[in-house]
Amino acid sequence: MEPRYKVKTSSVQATPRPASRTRGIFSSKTPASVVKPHPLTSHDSNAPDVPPMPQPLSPKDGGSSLRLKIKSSTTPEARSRVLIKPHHAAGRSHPIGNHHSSATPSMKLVTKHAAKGSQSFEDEWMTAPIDSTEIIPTFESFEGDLAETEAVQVSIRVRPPNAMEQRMDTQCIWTMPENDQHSIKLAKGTEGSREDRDWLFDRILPPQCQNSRAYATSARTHVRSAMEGYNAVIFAYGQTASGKTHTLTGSTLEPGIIPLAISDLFAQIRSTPDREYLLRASYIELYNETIFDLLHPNNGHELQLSETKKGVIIHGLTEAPVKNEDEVRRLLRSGEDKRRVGATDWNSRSSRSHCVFRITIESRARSVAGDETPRAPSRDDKKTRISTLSIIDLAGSEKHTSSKERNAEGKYINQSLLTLKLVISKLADLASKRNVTHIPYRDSKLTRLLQNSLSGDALISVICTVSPSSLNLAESISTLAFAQGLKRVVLKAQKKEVVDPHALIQQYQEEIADLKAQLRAKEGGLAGSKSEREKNDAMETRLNELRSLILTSVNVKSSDSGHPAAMIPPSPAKTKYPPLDYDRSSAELQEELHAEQLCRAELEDEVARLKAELATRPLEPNAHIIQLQNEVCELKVIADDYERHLREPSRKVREDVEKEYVEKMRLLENQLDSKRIWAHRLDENVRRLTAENKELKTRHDEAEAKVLQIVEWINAALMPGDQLSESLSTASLDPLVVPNNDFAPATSYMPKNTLTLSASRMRATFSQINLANFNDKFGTLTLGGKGKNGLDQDILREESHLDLAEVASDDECF
Ligand SMILES: Nc1ncnc2c1ncn2[C@@H]1O[C@H](COP(=O)(O)OP(=O)(O)OP(=O)(O)O)[C@@H](O)[C@H]1O
Repeated sequence: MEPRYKVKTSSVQATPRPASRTRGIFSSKTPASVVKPHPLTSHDSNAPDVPPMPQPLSPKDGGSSLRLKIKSSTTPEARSRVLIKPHHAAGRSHPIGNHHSSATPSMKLVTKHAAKGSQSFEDEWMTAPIDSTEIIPTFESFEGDLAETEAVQVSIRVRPPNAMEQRMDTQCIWTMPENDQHSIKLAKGTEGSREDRDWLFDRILPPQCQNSRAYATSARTHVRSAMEGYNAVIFAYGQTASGKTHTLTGSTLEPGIIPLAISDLFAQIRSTPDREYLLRASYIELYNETIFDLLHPNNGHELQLSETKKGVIIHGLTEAPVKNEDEVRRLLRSGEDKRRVGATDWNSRSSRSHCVFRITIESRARSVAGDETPRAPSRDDKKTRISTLSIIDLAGSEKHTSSKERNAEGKYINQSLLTLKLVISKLADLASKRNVTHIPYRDSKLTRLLQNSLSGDALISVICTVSPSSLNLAESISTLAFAQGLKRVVLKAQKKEVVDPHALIQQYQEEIADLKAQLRAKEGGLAGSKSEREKNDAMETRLNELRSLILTSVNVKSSDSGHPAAMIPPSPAKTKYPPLDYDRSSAELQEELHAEQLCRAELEDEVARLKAELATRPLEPNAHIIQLQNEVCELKVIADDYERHLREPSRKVREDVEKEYVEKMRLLENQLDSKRIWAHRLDENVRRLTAENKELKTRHDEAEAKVLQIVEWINAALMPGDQLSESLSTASLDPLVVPNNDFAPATSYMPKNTLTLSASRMRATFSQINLANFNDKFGTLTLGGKGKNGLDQDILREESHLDLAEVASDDECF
């Protein structure tokens, strides 16, 4: 969506700049003496320097050197808020490929204001569909994108939650307003940070965004600029497992920026008939501060860096000339296989090294078939554009891992990333005109590799990847801070278009011309000796090989691998310049041209007729549609109203029922509690009464036995005197054992003689009393008496009875 706020297009000025003498680390070095192209050619980057451009390029002389000037008084923060967007001027007449006349970039400065009423993604952040028109990049949309800018283009990509985060059901901590693709903010209430600012970048890529969209928004312009002669660097930065490799390499189903860029490069060649190209690929890995050549036939081939006046260069780097997409992909795959990846605590396939994939692009003007006007080669025809496109997958910063080896690697990774951060911060300070004495490029190989580009030699696009989870909050904020620093770095990239006799494409062309001349000279003569024939064959083979390396719109075929990027529709330029058969005569071509012109005239008539018909069409149907639309709107309002009213009573009933239910529940819970207390007390009483009953029963049995004994004892005592001594001597009266008993004698155990004495006393006593009274007395004794604890049993019973009555009275209130 176009940002609504556009300001001051008038501030865009064309400012010619002098040619830069700085050379990209990988760039513009062509071997001084390359005789044979080999699929894997090793070039020494110490070849002579590219001569400076004779004149500064300006829009006037056809160069695309329009500069976007930001006033020096502008603060770094304000600079970082200035976003640069390609502006597709309507009604452009130049075709793609007509670079000399049309490459002047057309740009608008847009400034970012906080979007009012912006909606946050909230729940839709994982599921919202993306605009399908953005999936496949179209060539129309490339037009006018090329530009030099002074700012690094920075995009933030938030990856979708991974399996672990999904299991933990964590919410995305970032809000990305749907109507503003430039701002990202920490969601309100995120724990662990008080960060409340709107982070502003060139592009925010939300979790549901696909790689094709990431390419279209964050890499395509840079790839195209590389084809136009600018050095371009695209790199991904972010903590481990945040999606850098996914963004750059991708998968078979979702190819990343590297495969999409390769397709785009070749598609661009196919649609540019007026230039010829030579492409070379290289692939290096920086592992534990050692640089390895991933395209070298020997595994683990180390490379050395050296610093010259012209910049940092790599010695002996393998640069493989490539003829088509499939060849580049094969090279990439073989390099990928050698790349060091390992399982860490966070990523099962974590990149353990920084990797740089680079394509060197040389191109020259070429006469288009059909252009029959003979003309002397101009100075422009001899100019070669030399540029590089570097795509860098940085290893991710990481915490301590459980593996010793991973920790050692992690130390190097973190150290190099720290240096990168420091360098960026110094460069940002420099851009803000602060006093910077030293930029620590030399502190790590990574910054040495990037030195030429970071010091302004290249257009840079950085994709910073962040996790959506609060578990990685600190790392994500650190990534955003790094990205903000990047926005303050100022670049000075220049288009490199030079007359360079050492350019490989120039050397190849010269060799082709030489071989052609030699073969033509031999055409008329006899076959000659066998060795001569063999020599001729070798020359022809070499000629064909060289021809196949010089890529043109005619000999570059689209990939047959079925890659999604190969499905990019042919550009209008391609349709305009279909592949030509150079052997056709000019008469034939003129005839065809005439037929085409007739056909075109007919079509133009048809278009004019249809336009006229359209203009005369009555407008009633439109009025009718508008009326129907109004009716639909009214009905919708009525329906909404009905729905609201219908919903209202049911809500009230529900609230009442809920209230009643809650009240009832509370009452029942109270009753249940009281019942529980009652049951508990009842239990206790039952237990106590059971124990008492048991004790009473024992006492009752004992008392009964004693009563029997006493009766026996009394009977014996009441016997006549003559029978008494016999009876007493024979009777086996047990001594009375009545401890603490009412009717017991003074002592518990009475010996027989004591009993005898007592018997005589009893006889005297009982002779005077009424036996019936005695029995009554015994009855009372049996029922009454003191309990074990000195308590009156009847009283006890009464008390128990009271307890129960008390509980029962409690219960009555239920
Ligand atoms: N945008 C995305 N869409 C879908 N899956 C993603 C996305 N980003 C990352 N992933 C998945 O998350 C996992 C980790 O991603 P990736 O390997 O790209 O991380 P990385 O930043 O390169 O990690 P490291 O620095 O450890 O190499 C992979 O399984 C990848 O497929």
